Amino acid sequence: MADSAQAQKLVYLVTGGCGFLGEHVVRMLLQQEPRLRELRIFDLHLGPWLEELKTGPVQVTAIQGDVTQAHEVAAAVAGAHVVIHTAGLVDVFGRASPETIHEVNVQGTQNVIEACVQAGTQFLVYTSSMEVVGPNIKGHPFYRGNEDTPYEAIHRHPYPCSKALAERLVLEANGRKVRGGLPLVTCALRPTGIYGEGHQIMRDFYHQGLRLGGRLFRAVPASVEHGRVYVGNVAWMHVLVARELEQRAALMGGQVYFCYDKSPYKSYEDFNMEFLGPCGLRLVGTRPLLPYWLLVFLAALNALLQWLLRPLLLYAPLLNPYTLAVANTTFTVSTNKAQRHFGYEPLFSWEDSRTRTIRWVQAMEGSVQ
Ligand SMILES: NC(=O)C1=CN([C@@H]2O[C@H](COP(=O)(O)OP(=O)(O)OC[C@H]3O[C@@H](n4cnc5c(N)ncnc54)[C@H](O)[C@@H]3O)[C@@H](O)[C@H]2O)C=CC1
Ligand SMILES: CC(C)CCC[C@@H](C)[C@H]1CC[C@H]2[C@@H]3[C@H](O)CC4=CC(=O)CC[C@]4(C)[C@H]3CC[C@]12C
Repeated sequence: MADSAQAQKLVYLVTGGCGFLGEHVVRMLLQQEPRLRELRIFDLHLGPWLEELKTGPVQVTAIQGDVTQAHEVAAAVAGAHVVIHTAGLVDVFGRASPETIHEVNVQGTQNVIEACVQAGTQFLVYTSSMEVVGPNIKGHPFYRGNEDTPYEAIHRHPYPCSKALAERLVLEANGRKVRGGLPLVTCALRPTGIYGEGHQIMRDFYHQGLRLGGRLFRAVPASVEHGRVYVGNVAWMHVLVARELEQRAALMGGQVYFCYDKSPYKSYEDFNMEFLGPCGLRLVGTRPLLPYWLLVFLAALNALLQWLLRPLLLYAPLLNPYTLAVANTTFTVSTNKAQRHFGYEPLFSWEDSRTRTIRWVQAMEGSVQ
């Protein structure tokens, strides 16, 4: 085996490295990529936890920057061997305007691609989303589908529209000549709903449950399956793809991979109860408490209120027509493409993923434990 000075030669850049997934990717790279010499973390908002990483053997460079600013992206990419582009505006609640979502998710991705081409960076891994496929606006189920399952992917909401456009840009850029003449090798990972330590929506549900006296009320039928994947496994898949892209460029370049693991198929709420249950919350009802038509009405009312109140304040509740449709439509994946193409196996078992997530919820302030 090469000595460590020889082995440590690669420069990685993680955009969005301070987000929920980004932080796990950063920590995973430091643990699992022995060839790393420098790790650049590019984000609009840098986290204080980055400081603790700077004492290790790998040079950790924190870069406060905006992916919509091409010159900032170009400066961060210069000299990097691999870019993992996870930065994105994840907004399905109407907090940001459709223009801003497009600017960050699509133009930001275009800036990353151009920066790779200009800098001669050959490997680009993009965090896409299951939302690029569905659920579609017709509410068609996608049941244990894989990357080749036919599905009518039609979107109206700005978030899935932006992720679909950005993914296409990344895949179409595969094979472009970068500075120096070598081909750009790209691929896109499509996580289903990610959960685990740091998951904001899980935090919101937990606090809502505490406010409601330890109860949550079922809104979605237990029969609707929603795909979920543990954040540690999503991070691991990114690290593995980034590592294998060079050796398997012909096979993996321009490909998409769903991110999957052994998390069970359940409804969104029943799945959350795997963690919130052991933390003292109870899901009330074996069926939704409110009839579906009433939820549709309330979701539409929320959308109207959001629009009416916009000049005065930001009203962005969890329930809106889009989130209701996503939560109410079966969307689960069953595939082994990542295993076949680059030997992916989940690093964390379902039991580990569950235990880690429960410990994180229990450690939250205001816990009932
Ligand atoms: N959370 C989920 O369930 C899923 C997320 N994804 C994708 O994974 C990626 C990461 O998502 P999360 O970690 O959940 O979101 P997050 O919001 O926690 O992380 C996104 C990060 O990007 C940064 N960012 C946003 N705008 C930026 C800009 N203009 N310039 C630089 N940095 C910027 C944010 O500051 C944040 O740190 C996103 O691309 C998202 O579309 C895909 C599937 C599921
Ligand atoms: C009260 C409602 C009936 C239920 C609210 C739950 C919703 C807030 C969430 C149900 C499904 C979630 C989405 C899904 O996991 C897929 C996603 C992929 C992404 O790329 C980003 C996040 C999300 C859109 C996720 C967002 C929250 C839900 C809509």
